Amino acid sequence: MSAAGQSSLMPVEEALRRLLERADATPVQGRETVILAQADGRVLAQPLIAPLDLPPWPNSAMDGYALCLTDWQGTPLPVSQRIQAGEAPPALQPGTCARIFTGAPLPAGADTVEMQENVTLEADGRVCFAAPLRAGQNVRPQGQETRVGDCVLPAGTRLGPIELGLAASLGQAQLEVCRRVRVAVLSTGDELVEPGEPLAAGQIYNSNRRLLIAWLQRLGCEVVDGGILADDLAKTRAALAALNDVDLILSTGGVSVGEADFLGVALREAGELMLWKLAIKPGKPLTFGQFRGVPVIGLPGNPASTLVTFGLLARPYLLRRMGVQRVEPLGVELPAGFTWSKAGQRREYLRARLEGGQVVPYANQSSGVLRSAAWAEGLAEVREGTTLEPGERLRFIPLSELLG
Ligand SMILES: Nc1nc2c(c(=O)[nH]1)N[C@H]1C(S)=C(S)[C@@H](COP(=O)(O)OP(=O)(O)OC[C@H]3O[C@@H](n4cnc5c(N)ncnc54)[C@H](O)[C@@H]3O)O[C@H]1N2
Ligand code: MOO
Ligand SMILES: [Mg+2]
Repeated sequence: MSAAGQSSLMPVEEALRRLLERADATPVQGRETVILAQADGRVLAQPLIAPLDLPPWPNSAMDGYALCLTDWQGTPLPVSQRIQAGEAPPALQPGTCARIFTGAPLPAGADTVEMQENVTLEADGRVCFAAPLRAGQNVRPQGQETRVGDCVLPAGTRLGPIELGLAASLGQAQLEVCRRVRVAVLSTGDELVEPGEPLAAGQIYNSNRRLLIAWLQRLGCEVVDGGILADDLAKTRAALAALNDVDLILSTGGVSVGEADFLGVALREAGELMLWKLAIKPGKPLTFGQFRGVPVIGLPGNPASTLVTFGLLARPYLLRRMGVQRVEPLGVELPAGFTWSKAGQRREYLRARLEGGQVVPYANQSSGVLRSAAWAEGLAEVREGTTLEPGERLRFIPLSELLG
């Protein structure tokens, strides 16, 4: 595709569509069984099928008295047994009721529970049921949550606290999950030094490496730290060639048109450049291709560009390669608390937060300013070709939706 001119910039949706298409064509192969304690953030490789009914037996939703409403004549009932959670009661004797507590199994023959607050006790201990009773009230029937054989979670579900709790409730000690995606992180730039080192003239600290490694780990990826790569074509080729055992090479920097930008050059030379130059701000020179068969995503080096393009493009791509179907953030429509007077040609993602229910952008939206994102609570999407007045609605994507 032509590199010249803003008019040839690819819309964000189209870029994402192509990335996901490639991800669908190259799912990571392999699965492993992990214990629940290690399954947070992983992706189910096969559906979770309920091996039991939940609850496994009818039980009481309240502390009170269980009776057989069908046979009840309206008279006070003697208490024939007392049932706590964890017990396995005998059948209810006809013409009696059972003292019962929340979570305890209903005895066979009982069909209804009355809360203890609604009954009175006779001097001889018999129970008077005063309020009108409804058959089945306060009973949690067997299988109300799941039935044996139900598909409770489909393959491709990303496991979080809720899914792990659900798997535990079904007695699963371990789950079969998709192998971790192996991602190599490369930071290109002669100017980069690692935190802890002294900073010489012309140098800056490498922030993208730490940001990406921490984020990838949250996504459940296995990270191969490729360190800092010099701005040199031969070294770039060699570094890409050496990383031949990963599922993705994720680099930052070196994708624009400068004379020290070699990542794109190496991919183009290899004849495998698939995406370059998107209608997105920040992040225009986002690059996608492959090098000798290994997929490569080149994120633009400016820290806010790295953040936005990783969150909106690389993250969905990685999740989809793990088999996750819904990979895009939902976002919410909220009123703008600012004026946007110049319709841009690129879709802008402003680092913004909510103030009084309105979206307010950080004052400095330079793509070099990572502090904007630390201040922000989300990305405010200003679509290409649009202007905004305060009160008009725009899409706000909470950072919390992207970071996990
Ligand atoms: N003539 C043009 N120049 C530029 C264009 C353009 O269209 N025409 N696009 C600009 C845009 S937009 C972006 S975004 C940047 C992208 O540049 P690169 O991806 O090639 O990145 P670098 O040039 O290597 O670095 C850009 C910037 O980011 C700093 N950086 C890089 N890596 C890190 C890191 N790991 N940690 C912290 N900071 C990093 C680097 O020092 C530069 O300041 O190109 C524009 N130029
Ligand atoms: O698109 Mo670049 O990321 O504006 O700075
Ligand atoms: Mg550059």
